[in-house]
Amino acid sequence: MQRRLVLVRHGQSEWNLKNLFTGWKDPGLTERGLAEASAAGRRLKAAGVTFDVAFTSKLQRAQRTNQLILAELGGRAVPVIEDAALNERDYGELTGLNKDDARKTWGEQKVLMWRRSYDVPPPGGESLRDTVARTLPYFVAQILPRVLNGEQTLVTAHGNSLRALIMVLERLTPDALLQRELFTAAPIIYDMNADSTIASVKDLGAGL
Ligand SMILES: O=C(O)[C@@H](CO)OP(=O)(O)O
Repeated sequence: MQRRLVLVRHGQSEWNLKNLFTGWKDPGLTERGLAEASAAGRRLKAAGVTFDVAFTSKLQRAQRTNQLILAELGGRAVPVIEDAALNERDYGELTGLNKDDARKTWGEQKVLMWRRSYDVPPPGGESLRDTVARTLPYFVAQILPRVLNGEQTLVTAHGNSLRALIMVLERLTPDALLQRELFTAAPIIYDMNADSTIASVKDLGAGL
């Protein structure tokens, strides 16, 4: 039985382009982001991937990316399940600030710690640990059982909510996870064993 899980970060958003901390804000995709999402769908199609079910967040950049991927794949309609458990990490008071300006205000090290440490939350926001605590129970209860049951499953979400899942799937230590950057609209295909370990990982890469 094939137990396939595909993770995709949304295409470039308006706020990615402006270099702003985004978190729970809900900007749309740029023209480039739309094109990246369709290109991801075409790469999945070329790789022979099909889906039985798709999960996404409550934020439009992920939802739109998910729609465009499924549209490229064509075929029968795939049920889409949206849940805030897959939303991006909440950036608290940093939300809407320019990332370069934030570095000028607080210094390189502090901003790097807020962005990529495991358990230091940005002021008023979620640490990556908090994000794991939110996304993991949802993944275990709603997504993983379907994958193990043989449903080909797509999850289109966000840089940090997906990093939270990747940490668990790839059994990465928090330190190893910090090195792991996710590119926009780059599908990662996991084929899983029945015991939920990973049989193979294939990164289809980013780009148009
Ligand atoms: O702004 C954000 O919400 C995230 C993802 O784009 O950024 P970062 O890479 O700083 O975690």
